[in-house]
Amino acid sequence: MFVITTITIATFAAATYWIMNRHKPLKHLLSDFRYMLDMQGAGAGGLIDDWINIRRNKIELPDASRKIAVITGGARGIGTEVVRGLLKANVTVIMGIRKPDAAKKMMETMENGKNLHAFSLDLQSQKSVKEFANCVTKEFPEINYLINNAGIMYGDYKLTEDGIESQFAVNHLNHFYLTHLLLPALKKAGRVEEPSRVVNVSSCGHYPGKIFFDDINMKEHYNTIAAYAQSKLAQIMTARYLNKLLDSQDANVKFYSVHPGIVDTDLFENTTFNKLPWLKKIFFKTPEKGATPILFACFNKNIVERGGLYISNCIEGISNRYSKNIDHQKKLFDISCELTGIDPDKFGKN
Ligand SMILES: NC(=O)c1ccc[n+]([C@@H]2O[C@H](COP(=O)([O-])OP(=O)(O)OC[C@H]3O[C@@H](n4cnc5c(N)ncnc54)[C@H](O)[C@@H]3O)[C@@H](O)[C@H]2O)c1
Repeated sequence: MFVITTITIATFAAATYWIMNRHKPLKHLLSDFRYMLDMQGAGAGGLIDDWINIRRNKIELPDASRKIAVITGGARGIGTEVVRGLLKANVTVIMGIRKPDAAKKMMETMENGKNLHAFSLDLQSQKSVKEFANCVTKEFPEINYLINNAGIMYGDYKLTEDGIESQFAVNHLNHFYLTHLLLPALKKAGRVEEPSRVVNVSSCGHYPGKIFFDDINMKEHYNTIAAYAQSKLAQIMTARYLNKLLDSQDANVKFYSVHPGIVDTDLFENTTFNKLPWLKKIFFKTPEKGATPILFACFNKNIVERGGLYISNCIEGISNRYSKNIDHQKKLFDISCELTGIDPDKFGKN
């Protein structure tokens, strides 16, 4: 009985899916279906992981006076709670946000809000990234933490003003560019015993991902889930590759990537969860809990020697096999340099 019911439901679901998408060529239809299932699997795995490791997801904030942090995003969602944690730890925080005025209330209401600064940053634009980096380094020539937090998920196909697919540009490429521009300041602040840290806020949603090296903008066939997975995978691969590169240059900068958990934020505005807010309230983490593994990546002393680590719930997370492939990492680094006009031989030496 159970088998018959399952087969009937599966057949019905597959037929409905086919009717809704019958204009697509079969190969695209099948790959879209696979991405949908794989992403649901990754999300369910993430939820289970959050529940299993609920007690591990905690951190004691140190006193980090005189330390400087730069965070992208921060006016809402997980970023706001990371900012709150950093300020509590007496860190001076610089937010890169599209509307700096939005930080005013945070400055007035948060503990140590006087240590919060905000500059304009639009990650859809390389020009804006450059202007932001210039403003920051002019006032703050040394930086201890860079938290590449801002992100977008799903939505229609869109190219940025630089001609890059928007999820790849916002989540990975323009953070890669920002990291390059802030590296001199990060290197200046880093010490052997206390290196500076770059934290890429990635996602368990990287799991079904691969890098479309021959068609990074996915022009041939756009699947928004595959594009999100590609961008989040790229952040993990970049943390691993840059950690090795900067180690080889004896720089005191470490790189980490973090899955914050499945968190109740506006990131889901392009998904069905947006219509089911109560479901998010019941099953998802709070933004405060989502900020915890990011603060862990900034402050935990035991991971100093473990640069390149992928963290989930304040322990080592499981990233997909693709992210560990060194040839793929190098190829992604080269293509990211090319798309941002950086000479790969000079990366980290500025
Ligand atoms: N919420 C989750 O369940 C979840 C799970 C895994 C990973 N993440 C990652 O966590 C990070 C934070 O997401 P969140 O859940 O707080 O979502 P959110 O939508 O609440 O916050 C995203 C932030 O990014 C900023 N942003 C978006 N586009 C930008 C642009 N062009 N320029 C500058 N800033 C821009 C937004 O203004 C906002 O502050 C993202 O990188 C996301 O991929 C979230």
